[in-house]
Amino acid sequence: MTESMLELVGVTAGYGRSMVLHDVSLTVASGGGTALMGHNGAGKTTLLRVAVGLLPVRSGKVLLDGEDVTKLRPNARVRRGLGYVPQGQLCFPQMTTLENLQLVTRTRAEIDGVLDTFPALRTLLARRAGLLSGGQRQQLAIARTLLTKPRMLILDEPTEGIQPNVVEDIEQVITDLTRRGDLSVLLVEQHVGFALRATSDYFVLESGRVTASGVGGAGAVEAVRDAMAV
Ligand SMILES: Nc1ncnc2c1ncn2[C@@H]1O[C@H](COP(=O)(O)OP(=O)(O)OP(=O)(O)O)[C@@H](O)[C@H]1O
Repeated sequence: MTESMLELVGVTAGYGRSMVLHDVSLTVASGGGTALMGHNGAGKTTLLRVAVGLLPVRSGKVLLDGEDVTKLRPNARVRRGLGYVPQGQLCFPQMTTLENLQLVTRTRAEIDGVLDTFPALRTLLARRAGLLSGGQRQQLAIARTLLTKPRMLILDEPTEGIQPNVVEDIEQVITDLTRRGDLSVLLVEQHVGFALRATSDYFVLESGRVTASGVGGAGAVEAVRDAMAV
């Protein structure tokens, strides 16, 4: 294991001729949690797509556990331990909760293991995923990705569109994941307070450029808000 689990080095990338990310460098420490914040349209999802391999770089590099994966397709990166939970609580709505999980593994012990992290899903195993609440679907989406046993987990706005009464549950699960130590987490999040509590360091992206970065925690809230106010 290297010191950094995920590293973007001088990445420029975008769609067609319009570049969204400009010379972006970002590091997620091994076993650590890193928050990525910034306004809507700043390029956060674009950065995640580059990290996962869904969008090619125009220039720069992506390293996973020290290995250059810039040219590797998403499935090859997943095999090397990358897990990605995109925005929008994606799951297969016509399938039950259990069937969604069984798409990754049919080993009951593994499913049981992940249900320990998401006890709320235990009572919902027979329910069609399309009938779950947004918060439950988000838990299912994270649980399904965890079943792939990632070493590097990427979460895109996991609390977006979740009812306020379950946001705290999701926040707790994510905070626990970032503290596990055997998992590195990159968290894109609009809620600055939660993002900084759940992680140990942060990056702020504005107009496709890193405008601030540092050690997280409650002390960083002001610095991040200042950086985002510009
Ligand atoms: N598929 C696409 N084709 C062309 N332009 C795109 C595409 N996806 C995103 N963009 C543009 O790239 C820019 C950055 O978008 P991106 O979704 O990465 O931002 P974001 O910081 O994740 O925002 P949000 O918080 O709203 O998800 C925006 O100007 C957006 O319009």
